[in-house]
Amino acid sequence: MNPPWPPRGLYAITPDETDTDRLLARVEVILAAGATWLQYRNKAADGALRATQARELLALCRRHGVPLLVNDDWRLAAAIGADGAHLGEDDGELAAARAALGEAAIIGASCYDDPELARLAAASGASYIAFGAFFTSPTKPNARRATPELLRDSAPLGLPRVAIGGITPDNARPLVEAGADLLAVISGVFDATDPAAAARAYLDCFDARPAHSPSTTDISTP
Ligand SMILES: Cc1ncc(COP(=O)(O)OP(=O)(O)O)c(N)n1
Ligand SMILES: Cc1nc(C(=O)O)sc1CCOP(=O)(O)O
Ligand SMILES: [Mg+2]
Repeated sequence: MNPPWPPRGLYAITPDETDTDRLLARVEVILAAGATWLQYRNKAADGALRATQARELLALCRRHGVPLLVNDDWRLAAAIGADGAHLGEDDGELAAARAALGEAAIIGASCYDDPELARLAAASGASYIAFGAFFTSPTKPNARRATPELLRDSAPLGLPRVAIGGITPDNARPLVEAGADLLAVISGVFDATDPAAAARAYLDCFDARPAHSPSTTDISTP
């Protein structure tokens, strides 16, 4: 029996780091500080390097009891036995990913600023829905912009809601108050002067909220 993966907290996403030892060292600090989930995202690596880094990160995540999701590439997630995948609008069919990864996998869907995409993702078997960008993102400056109402209004879908895009410890709290279950962050944590302190500051944003909103249940793997 694998542990349940709590859908509440800091969802750290890796930066485009091609030095694998450095990537692992940077991620280790953030997992040790209590990051809740990790997504492997690397737009600068080729396929071979991505496979190597994903495998190494999976071992690291296992040591910390944190689920690893692979961005863009559900086939890589399946090949290494990762806990899930994150799919955007150009990343293939969610149903195909679900069929390959199984019912227990965490499969997330980008919904940008579009409630209809969220509805479709839920109907297609997504494990969570992600909205963004809530603020100007240093990583993706041209990302579509989302508003907190999307988080509030999508509560009836009954899935964990992820907020992404330019989120810092200073601007995160209203998103949690609007219903964000997970704060997905790259630069705010990996580019921080003190990444461990930044990770803890994101987690502090959840203090005032009950562990589970009425519409959200744990995602568990059998
Ligand atoms: C949690 C989370 N939300 C959104 C994204 C963005 O996915 P996508 O639109 O496919 O863009 P890229 O990340 O592939 O550039 C994400 N990765 N994670
Ligand atoms: C990968 C990604 N997707 C976004 C979306 O809006 O869908 S914003 C984004 C970048 C997130 O990085 P940072 O925390 O540095 O802003
Ligand atoms: Mg993508």
